[in-house]
Amino acid sequence: ERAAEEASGREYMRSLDEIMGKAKNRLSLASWAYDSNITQYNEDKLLQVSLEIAEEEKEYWKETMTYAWHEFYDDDLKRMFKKYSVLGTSALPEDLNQRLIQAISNMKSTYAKATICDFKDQSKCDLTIEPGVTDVFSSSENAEELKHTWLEWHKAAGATSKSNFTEYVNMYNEAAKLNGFDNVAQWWLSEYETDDIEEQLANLWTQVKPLYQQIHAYVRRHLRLKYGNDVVSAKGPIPAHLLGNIWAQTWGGVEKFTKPFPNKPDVDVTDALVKQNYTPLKFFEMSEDFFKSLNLSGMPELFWERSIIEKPEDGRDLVCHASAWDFFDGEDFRIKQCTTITNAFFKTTHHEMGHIQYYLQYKDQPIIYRAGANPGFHEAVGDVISLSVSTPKHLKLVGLLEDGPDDNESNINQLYKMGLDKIVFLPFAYLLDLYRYGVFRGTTSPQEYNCHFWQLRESIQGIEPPAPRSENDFDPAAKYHVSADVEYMRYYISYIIQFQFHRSLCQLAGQYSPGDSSKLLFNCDIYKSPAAGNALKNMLKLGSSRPWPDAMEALTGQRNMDASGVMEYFQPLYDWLKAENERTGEHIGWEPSTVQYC
Ligand SMILES: C=C(C[SeH])C(=O)N1CCC[C@H]1C(=O)O
Ligand SMILES: [Zn+2]
Repeated sequence: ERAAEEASGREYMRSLDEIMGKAKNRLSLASWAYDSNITQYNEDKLLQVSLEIAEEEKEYWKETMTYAWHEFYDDDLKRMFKKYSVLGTSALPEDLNQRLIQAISNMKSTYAKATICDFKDQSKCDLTIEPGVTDVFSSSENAEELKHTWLEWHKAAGATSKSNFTEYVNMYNEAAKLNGFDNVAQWWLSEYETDDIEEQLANLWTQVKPLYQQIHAYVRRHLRLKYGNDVVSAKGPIPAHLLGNIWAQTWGGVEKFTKPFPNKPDVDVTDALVKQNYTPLKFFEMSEDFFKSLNLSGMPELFWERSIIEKPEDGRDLVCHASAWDFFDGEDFRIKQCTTITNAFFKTTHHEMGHIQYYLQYKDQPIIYRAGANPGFHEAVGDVISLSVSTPKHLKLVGLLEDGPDDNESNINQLYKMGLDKIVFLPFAYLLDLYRYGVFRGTTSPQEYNCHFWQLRESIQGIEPPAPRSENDFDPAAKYHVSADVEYMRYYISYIIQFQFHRSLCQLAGQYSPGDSSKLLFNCDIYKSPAAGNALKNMLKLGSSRPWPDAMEALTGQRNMDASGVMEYFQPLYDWLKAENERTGEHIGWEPSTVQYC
């Protein structure tokens, strides 16, 4: 009896997976049409397709639930049924699902269309987030210009979306309950299939926080020296607008005037990229070359035909935020990004190409398994490649860096630049979803949305707003992922596990061995190593067919996430920062902010 039930369940799964593949292809195409050209027609079309597919999924879900899949012997078949048993937002009655979809597309379009006026030319009011606002934060050293731009962007893209966000929270929580979760926070966390995930995330932060406090103290000192004591205090949080990024999520924008050894050659290759006439296409071809050097896949023809790699100049509104797309037909994979020729975008290209490589490697899995082992894995693949690409050794190899000294001071400069990206990002990523967990759980009410956000920004990240804030503001929505309903703990996890992956791949490539000072982790480049590539491929091919510890073990031999990779990578910088902050008597950590934001 049970064997017969399992046999019919297996047959049902095969046919359901084929049907779901077609549905997801249709939904991806409608989403792509909207994100790449925000018009009323494309918005209406996306809503119509979404609601049609929701009804179709609801019907199939009822049939799925008629199977006694909990008793199945075949673990793989059980895993597929379990994943299909989570219907998602399609569980909502059609009118509530429509309100949820509308709230999200309203926030996305507000974010994409938001424009502010140029500080230097108040008649020029067409600055969007990319490239206008982003360029100001990566180049300006004028505190007033940075403050103006910060305040204008947070008004245009943040405050405007507060009511839509409240509607989104209410509808989304309704969907969570219909899927058997208490709230969306439990739903998002369930994606990690780890019952003590929140504790693990907190432990990771405990491990890396001392390292963050050291780089925070060092940067605060140099910003104080540059902007003065009345703008940057000696012991308080750092004002968010001075950190070289509109969200203060990475601080590479201040590297050029805060680096430890200013007289050493620059490790930022933006100038070289421009001087050597690099184009967006060249970025993608170089990234593809790196993946092929690892015996991984090149890009299919459709990728080059259908991707959007530069901001269209036909005046259309579009979502510029970089993204990689799987159209679930095994052939159509695309990237959409508004590339500019900068070091940052050189890395973003590898990040997005990492997503495409994952799609390519698991494209023969059942539809239900075409996802990362957990969402953090998907964000880590491209970054692992970037860790090799951004070594001076690799940059010299490809002619982007002159042959300069390979001494300790240059190494500290290089590690500092990486730290402004990788160490600094951890508290930001951690707090963004700590915040949203509180919102979904109701411990943060709409009346405290902004106040609780800044309490976390101060307590975890040690930064403060450039001016007083109130509940008329809604600063979280000024960040793309909050306006676009993209979960963010995936990036926090990625920035931890990518160093575990890097360490294992470097060992396989013969580029690193523990304790061997001639093969240090931060100088490892796995380029042209099929041994490393094959190990990475074996993990990527799994998709989400196995619980993520199995995938982690396949590549690293470990079954757990831990911060030992990131701590080992940055150890020389950590030692240097502690000595330097000791030498200058810099206060470590931060006292409460004096800025009014609650
Ligand atoms: C590049 C992407 C697309 Se998945 C991105 O959103 N990232 C990559 C780094 C962190 C996060 C961000 O920009 O906030
Ligand atoms: Zn990504």
